Amino acid sequence: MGSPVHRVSLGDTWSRQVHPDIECERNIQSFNVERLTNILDGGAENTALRRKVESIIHSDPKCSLKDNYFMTQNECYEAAVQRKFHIQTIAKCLGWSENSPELFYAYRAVSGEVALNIHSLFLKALRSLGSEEQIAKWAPLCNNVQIITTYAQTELGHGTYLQGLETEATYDAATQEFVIHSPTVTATKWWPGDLGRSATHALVQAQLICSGARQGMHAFIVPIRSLEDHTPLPGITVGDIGPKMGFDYTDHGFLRLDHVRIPRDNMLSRFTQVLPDGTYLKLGKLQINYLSMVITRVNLLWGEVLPILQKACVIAIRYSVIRRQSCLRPSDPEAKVLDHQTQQQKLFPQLATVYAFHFLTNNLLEFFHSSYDAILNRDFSILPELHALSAGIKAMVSDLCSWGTELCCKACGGHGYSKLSGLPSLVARVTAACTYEGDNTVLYLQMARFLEKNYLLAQASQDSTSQRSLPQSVAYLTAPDLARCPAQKAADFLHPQLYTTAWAHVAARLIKDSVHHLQTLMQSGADRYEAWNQTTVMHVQAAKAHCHYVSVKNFTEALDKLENEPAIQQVLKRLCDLYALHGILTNSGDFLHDGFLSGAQVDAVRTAYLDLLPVIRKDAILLTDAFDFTDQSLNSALGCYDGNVYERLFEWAQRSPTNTQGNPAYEKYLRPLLQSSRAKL
Ligand SMILES: CCCCCCCCCCCCCCCC(=O)SCCNC(=O)CCNC(=O)[C@H](O)C(C)(C)COP(=O)(O)OP(=O)(O)OC[C@H]1O[C@@H](n2cnc3c(N)ncnc32)[C@H](O)[C@@H]1OP(=O)(O)O
Ligand SMILES: Cc1cc2nc3c(=O)[nH]c(=O)nc-3n(C[C@H](O)[C@H](O)[C@H](O)COP(=O)(O)OP(=O)(O)OC[C@H]3O[C@@H](n4cnc5c(N)ncnc54)[C@H](O)[C@@H]3O)c2cc1C
Repeated sequence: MGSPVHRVSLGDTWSRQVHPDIECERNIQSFNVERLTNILDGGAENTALRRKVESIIHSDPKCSLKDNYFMTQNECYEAAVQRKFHIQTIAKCLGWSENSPELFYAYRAVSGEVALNIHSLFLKALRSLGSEEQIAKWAPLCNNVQIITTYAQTELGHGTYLQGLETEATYDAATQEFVIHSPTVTATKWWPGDLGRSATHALVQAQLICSGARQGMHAFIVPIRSLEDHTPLPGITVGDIGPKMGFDYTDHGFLRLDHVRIPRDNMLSRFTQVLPDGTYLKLGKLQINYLSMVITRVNLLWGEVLPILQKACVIAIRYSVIRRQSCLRPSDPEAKVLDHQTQQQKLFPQLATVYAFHFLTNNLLEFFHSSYDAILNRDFSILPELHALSAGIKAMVSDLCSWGTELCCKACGGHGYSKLSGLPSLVARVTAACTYEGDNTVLYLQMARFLEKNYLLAQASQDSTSQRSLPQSVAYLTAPDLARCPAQKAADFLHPQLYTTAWAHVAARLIKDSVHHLQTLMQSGADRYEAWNQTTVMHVQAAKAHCHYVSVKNFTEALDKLENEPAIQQVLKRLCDLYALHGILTNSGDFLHDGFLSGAQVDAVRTAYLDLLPVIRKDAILLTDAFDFTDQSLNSALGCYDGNVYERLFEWAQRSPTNTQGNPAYEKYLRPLLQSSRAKL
């Protein structure tokens, strides 16, 4: 039926028979889907390269995800190690290097379901916190997989409060070694990925103690398993933490260290150093040792979190044009569920969010790349803004991607709840992103602290004659503010300038209110710490509004850059409008609170929003096709490109081992039960 082969399952008998209910959705193209794919990929050459890599990976059966849903935790882990091994072998043959786009695309093709992912976190920590000599020593060992590494920071007792970590690294000047020790049960490292069964070396974050003084959290490379036979080294107790909500393919582990000695050179020392005699040297603040978390937060959004909501949208929206329930009028045939307004109201805001976050996370990555070299060269001036943005945006993106993925799952009714839809695994996986790499509430509060400081700076500069320029992301705090929204009718709300200004107004007001409330409490006698805790709910609300403002503004700026692509610009503009207006409606209390919007204006927002739904409906399938996920990487019976949902669901269910393995419960319990009651019949 003329469908591009790269998008269709290989080997399925129905592959080339595209279901007419989805085919007709693709007949009228209001924009060029391939061109949008190129834009999302960052250029046509990237699309071509990605497809080339995908065809290599998908032609290797050892990289297949096909039987994943029927595997035990052990089997998932083994299959993930096998995939990692094969991708590594392919990469070596074809010369794909660490951080190459080819490797990134290879992991995308297998949906990131490979073992040894934390190896890349270790490398990022090494490159940011290690000296040039340490990088030269350890990076090649990692890249050639001569060692397998993990990032061991979180402990049983503490994940968030890093100053509370209990693992100790005590410097012994006599031998020029550090003694790494877990003094209590709560000091046990808990959760590091790839630690349970795979890692040979751990980057252990521990409290440095030298010359009797505690210097806070520092990073140490600690060998934990023998390179000969993989047994734990002396002083090491290591293992797997057991069943989890998801991530069956990763061996999250625990680690206890009993006075393990490592050489002085194993403390990462780009910014902090211990000299042979035990003298401690530090550049900048202690929190520079948290730099690797900033890097991981930024990279995870792009590589791990965003693709999950993209896939959930693809699956739920494709399924919603195949699934038919109820007639919209008694005389009509049953309607596609996507034609119910409420279904559009569930799914299109998620689609809009995914596009908003594509541009947002892309922009955050660019900001990170433009500042990273300066930070490594010890210019820390940009770090507070980078830390705040990476923390706040990580929290917002993972929160909303998690929320949206769950909604997509529920929007597929009963079949969404089947693992074969692909959605439950996506939900379980993205939920973890709200916690790992920093609990989201805690990260919003980091952003709030930055907002408080800059609000006070803005106030101080307004009160004095000398204007101080604020970091670019908070510059709006000094801009003139409108007290009332000027919109008079629904169509006025389709102006990016208008809704961006509305979001700026609400964010600025919530920041002002939270800071003023904090100050009022302090003026009435509370100390700063008590006052802060009593206002954290308000601070989180302000940080969320600020992040929302940043994402809306960023989306509108991304649209401006598409002026040479008018058709795509138009279709994305509708998503941008929907994203901004959906945000206003779900937070309407904040806009009504000080009279910025009137009740009548909120009604107009709703009208504009509801009017957008049927317009976006026409392009919905094409907007999901543009992500260009292969069927193999989607691994969903509901979401395949050809729309043959029911045949695939039936066929996949036959593969369940429960259908072929006999039923021991029948022999043990059901038969005796049935037979004892039969006697009475
Ligand atoms: C990579 C590619 C992957 C590809 C695809 C792989 C797929 C793979 C699948 C999943 C993989 C999961 C991988 C999970 C891996 C973990 O989960 S590793 C563990 C992560 N753990 C965390 O994130 C812990 C969260 N906690 C924290 O970040 C900190 O402890 C907190 C919350 C910031 C508080 O720290 P604190 O020392 O009490 O600091 P605090 O007093 O709040 O702040 C002091 C100052 O430092 C500043 N500061 C705080 N943090 C920072 C920072 N990070 N930077 C700069 N300044 C900072 C503050 O702004 C503040 O500045 P001022 O206001 O004084 O100017
Ligand atoms: C799948 C997964 C993978 C992981 N991988 C790794 C890894 O590779 N390496 C590693 O080191 N760690 C890893 N972790 C651990 C992870 O980083 C921590 O779980 C995370 O940082 C949260 O810390 P916590 O568990 O101590 O939560 P807690 O801080 O105990 O959070 C519990 C509750 O307390 C609240 N809270 C805590 N502090 C504050 C505060 N200051 N203000 C307000 N509220 C607060 C939180 O909001 C939350 O509601 C992983 C975790 C998961 C789930």
